Amino acid sequence: MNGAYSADQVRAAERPALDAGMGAVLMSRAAFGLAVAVQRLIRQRRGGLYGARAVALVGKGNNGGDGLWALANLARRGVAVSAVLVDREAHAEGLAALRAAGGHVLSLPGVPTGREYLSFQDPQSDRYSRPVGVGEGVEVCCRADVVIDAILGTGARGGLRGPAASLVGALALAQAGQDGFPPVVACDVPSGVDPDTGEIHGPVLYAELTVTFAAAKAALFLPPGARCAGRVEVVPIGVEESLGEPVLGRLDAGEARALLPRPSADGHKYTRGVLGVVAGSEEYPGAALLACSAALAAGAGMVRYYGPASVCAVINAVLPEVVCHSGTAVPEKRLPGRVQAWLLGSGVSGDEQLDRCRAALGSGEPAVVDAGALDLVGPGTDRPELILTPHAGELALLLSRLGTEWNREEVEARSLAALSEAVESTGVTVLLKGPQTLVRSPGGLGYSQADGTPWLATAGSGDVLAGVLGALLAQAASAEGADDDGRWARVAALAAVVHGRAGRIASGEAAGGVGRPLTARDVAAAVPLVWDDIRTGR
Ligand SMILES: NC(=O)C1=CN([C@@H]2O[C@H](COP(=O)(O)OP(=O)(O)OC[C@H]3O[C@@H](n4cnc5c(N)ncnc54)[C@H](O)[C@@H]3O)[C@@H](O)[C@H]2O)[C@@H](O)CC1
Ligand SMILES: Nc1ncnc2c1ncn2[C@@H]1O[C@H](COP(=O)(O)OP(=O)(O)O)[C@@H](O)[C@H]1O
Ligand SMILES: [K+]
Repeated sequence: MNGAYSADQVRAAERPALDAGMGAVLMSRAAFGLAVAVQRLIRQRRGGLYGARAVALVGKGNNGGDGLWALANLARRGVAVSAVLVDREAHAEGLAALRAAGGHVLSLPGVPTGREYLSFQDPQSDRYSRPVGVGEGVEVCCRADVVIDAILGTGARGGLRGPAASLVGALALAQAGQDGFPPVVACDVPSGVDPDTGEIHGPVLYAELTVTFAAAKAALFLPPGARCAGRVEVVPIGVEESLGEPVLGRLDAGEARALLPRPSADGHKYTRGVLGVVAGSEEYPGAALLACSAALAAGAGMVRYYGPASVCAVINAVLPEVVCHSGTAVPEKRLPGRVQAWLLGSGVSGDEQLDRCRAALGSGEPAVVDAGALDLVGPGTDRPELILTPHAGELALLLSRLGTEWNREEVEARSLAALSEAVESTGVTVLLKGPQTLVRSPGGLGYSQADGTPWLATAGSGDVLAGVLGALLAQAASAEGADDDGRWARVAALAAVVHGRAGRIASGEAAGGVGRPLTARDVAAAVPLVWDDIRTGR
């Protein structure tokens, strides 16, 4: 499992090695991995290491220690290196190693220069260790080929403060405004991001690469922090076996391939899963069409559509495969025809469609609850087989209706907290849409998937996701066995993989392209290709 871990879990895994006096060994492995990744980045940009410049922003703890040792390693390979100390203390052995390798030490105002560690043994310390203002600190970074962010790691509590906040605030402005700002490599996690929640407090630099140790930290899987992390590279340091279960999972290509449903040799349309769809309305017929197309594309054995006669006509003109039912729903009665799962709510409007959604919800089968049907789920519903698919704005409305005021910005800033509150209050599974798709169910593991492309942020894309999830849910519900706590979250995560990969196929990125606009219909059309695309395990 490609998973992410809390700071406490990583600390607990490191504990036996630290108790055995192996702290320096762990740090040397981490720093070596960081230095190798930085060397690779410099080579890609300049061809060689000699004459390149690297700067590390260095905090007082072991994260700063990793940065100092990595600089020492780079200095021995011909890179001109400087550390900018941003706190009252610095990792003494790391600082000594950096100086021994010929590195410069600069300190922000109010921060000791580190000479007290060195002066008695280093006659040239005045030349190599000196104070700098924030302005000069920014200049030094702008002239570098790479900036290593080693201020705070898993020991971080809250946002950057004092001199560190001043420098990173100024650097963040330079990064936002300047094309040639050097790439930033974050050591373990971007400083200023909470390692467990991904929340950002105060200024933060956007990394091109985060080199993280032992395992990904939860923040690297969680918005908004994950957006600051760039590409994530995990460097093993020898404690991985003690990590246990991750707090967040991420289905990789191999796992997704194993989970994608395939028909058995003796299967028929009913064993492959029948999906009932209550979506669209006279006002929004397109949502029904997109949801049904995506459900068929994702392998449902049959799709039954329930809605107004005019929408049935639109659907059958394009999708003759769909079995349409236009009769009105009788309150407290089942809708006609057997289904194994439901997709409810995408583009619904008006009482008739909501009555159909209510009847479907009352039937007890698993259901995707999207858009207009989200209002039908209340506190204490206690049905993990219902999968809600809100985006941040819809989740804010849902939480406010459940009793705590949230707005869209707050959900985006504290997505894990918002998701957890919704799951705990309702007792159902929730899939939160966005650049990262987060999933949690009342029991079992949560997931964070990042398989898509920003081109997916287009009208109707959510209807396609709902259709894919509905089809996978119907197929999972009709499959035998697999009756464990984690199945609903897993099927939701799988839908995010299929939707994301279909987006990358439709945008041309899966074939190595730089990306191009797509429509929701393109995404639905690409869904079957995911079964081929994923077979290579990329
Ligand atoms: N413990 C180990 O064995 C290893 C630790 N490693 C590195 O060590 C890091 C963790 O080191 P530490 O536990 O020393 O913690 P950090 O280096 O993340 O933070 C150092 C200290 O800064 C202070 N601090 C916290 N939040 C602050 C804030 N907002 N503003 C200012 N100061 C703040 C705290 O006192 C904290 O202990 C990891 O992220 C990783 O980079 C690696 O070297 C691998 C081995
Ligand atoms: N920046 C992004 N990167 C990757 N995927 C995204 C991004 N923005 C949105 N998405 C995905 O696109 C879909 C948009 O769904 P939604 O907001 O419901 O749109 P609509 O209501 O128009 O159908 C979701 O699956 C979401 O995860
Ligand atoms: K860091």
